[in-house]
Amino acid sequence: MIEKIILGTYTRRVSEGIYTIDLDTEKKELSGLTLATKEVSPTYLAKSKAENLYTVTTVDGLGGAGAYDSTYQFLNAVTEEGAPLCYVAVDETRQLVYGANYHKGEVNVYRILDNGGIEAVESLYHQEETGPHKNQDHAHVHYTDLTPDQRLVVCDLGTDRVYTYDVAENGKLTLAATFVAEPGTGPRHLVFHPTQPIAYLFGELDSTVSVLAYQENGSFEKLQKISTLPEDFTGENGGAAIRISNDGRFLYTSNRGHNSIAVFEISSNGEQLSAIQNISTEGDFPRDFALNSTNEFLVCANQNSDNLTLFTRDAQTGKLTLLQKDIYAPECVCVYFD
Ligand SMILES: O=C1O[C@H](COP(=O)(O)O)[C@@H](O)[C@H](O)[C@H]1O
Repeated sequence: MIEKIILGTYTRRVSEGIYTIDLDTEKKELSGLTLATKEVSPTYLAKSKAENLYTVTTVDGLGGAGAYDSTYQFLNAVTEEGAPLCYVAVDETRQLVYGANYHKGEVNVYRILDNGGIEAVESLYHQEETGPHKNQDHAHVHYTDLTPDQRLVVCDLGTDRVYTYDVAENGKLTLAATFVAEPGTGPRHLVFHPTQPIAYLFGELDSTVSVLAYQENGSFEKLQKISTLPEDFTGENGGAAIRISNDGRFLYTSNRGHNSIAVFEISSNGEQLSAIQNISTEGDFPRDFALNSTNEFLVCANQNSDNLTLFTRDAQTGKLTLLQKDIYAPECVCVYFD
């Protein structure tokens, strides 16, 4: 079987836009890198059930979000002065797109139009005090996505907070709860357990995963905090992507600097993580990775060394084994299974 992967990239050096590549699950290999469409630094992307694609974009020097149809025909873009987004997510129920703007520190909400295009409906900025790290000079929104109960959860690396918003049908946001992480955590991305009311928060700045209990009122409570790095590592590192297996038994995180994927076993109630493996990504700066539909394979993108790495995953032990490295993919920062 062939599974198509869409790759988001920076176009600062050699990349030209959005690419696709095929994962052949019988041959256990990646091949066929193809430029799907030219675009300026489409760093993150997500598709709707209607098969439209929403991506980070820059048009004539203005940053924002763009929409494409299933054949990569450009629909429209909503842009304004300043940097573009760094994360996008689709809300099928309300037909909205959520965007995180790291540099401007904004949460953005867009309405999906009948033709698949988008229009802006909401934008907000967090005023809370910021963390102690040099990268926490102001709010830096890094992640905007849905909770299992259809609220919006926002990770703000600058304020060391995770915000939960109730979302009206028209996209307007009302704050429901705020979780304050330890100073210098730098909340980047978060994943929910598939069956338990638990979330796993990846701190970019201190390379940790916080296990959080998710309550009915939208608040989070910390249960555990664990490093994604080996104890003897003393170099620079920035946490990047976090993914969970479909069965909720294993958690995966990427370390930019140590250039590895850390694997954790999750206790049956979801509340405890135990480190079980740390494996090289065979490249520099693993910005993103994703599991395929069956969770048998993991594809990792090394942003600075322009290569993808393919691992096979043992469903019983959760551990990864290298299958392929040095698969060329320019400046890749987003791995999305279509
Ligand atoms: O993880 C990171 O993300 C931020 C935001 O991405 P950007 O594409 O909007 O710049 C990035 O600036 C930072 O270098 C990186 O570590």
